[in-house]
Amino acid sequence: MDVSIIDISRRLEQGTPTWPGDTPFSYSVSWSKEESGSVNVGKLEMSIHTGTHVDAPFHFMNNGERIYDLDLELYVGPALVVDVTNLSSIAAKDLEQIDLTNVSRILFKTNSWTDYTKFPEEVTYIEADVAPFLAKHNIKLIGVDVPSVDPLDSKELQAHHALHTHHIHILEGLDLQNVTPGWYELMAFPLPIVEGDGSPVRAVLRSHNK
Ligand SMILES: N[C@@H](CC(=O)c1ccccc1NC=O)C(=O)O
Ligand SMILES: [Zn+2]
Ligand SMILES: [Zn+2]
Repeated sequence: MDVSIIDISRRLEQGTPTWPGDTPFSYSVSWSKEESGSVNVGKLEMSIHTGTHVDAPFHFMNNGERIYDLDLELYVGPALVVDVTNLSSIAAKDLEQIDLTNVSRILFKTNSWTDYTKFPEEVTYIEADVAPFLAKHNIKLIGVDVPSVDPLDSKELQAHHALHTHHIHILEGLDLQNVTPGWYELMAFPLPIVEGDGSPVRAVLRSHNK
């Protein structure tokens, strides 16, 4: 059996932190084996922006694409995990030293969300100049280990919009705590929620030789 898979997804359970005021995560058995005479049938209620998830452009633009419209190729393939711990924000100048040749997916390990049992107050965010910088290197997907690529109190969502303008897709809420920076194969498929503004994903990494 292949044991090289690293799960980089947050657990979904009662009490999993959500954006303040957002729908709590809930799983329950709506029809038990005793009731049905044959099976337990589960029911799920959650915000799409809880835990590890991808954003669709419709999340921040009324005329944006829905999750079902996005190309699945984005969510599988080589990805570079980059160490950006100890930065309060990530700007293009912080990335200049990194060799981004052949990188189309980049995952930022900020380590700025330390207590996973609570929604964070402040985390490392992405500056608007990162989007054009990454686009120049043909990067198509950015992933972060925090709930948002923007500051948590942002209403303008500058980074979301700048990334979208540069055709870069967004994966949020990763758990990169136990991941050594470097090359991996990423797999993080969204569910086919036809009208979705995003989707929870099961994100994993597999060892990869560039
Ligand atoms: N844009 C955020 C999510 C977000 O902003 C949000 C999610 C759920 C409930 C409220 C939110 N923002 C409120 O201002 C994201 O990064 O996906
Ligand atoms: Zn989101
Ligand atoms: Zn987002």
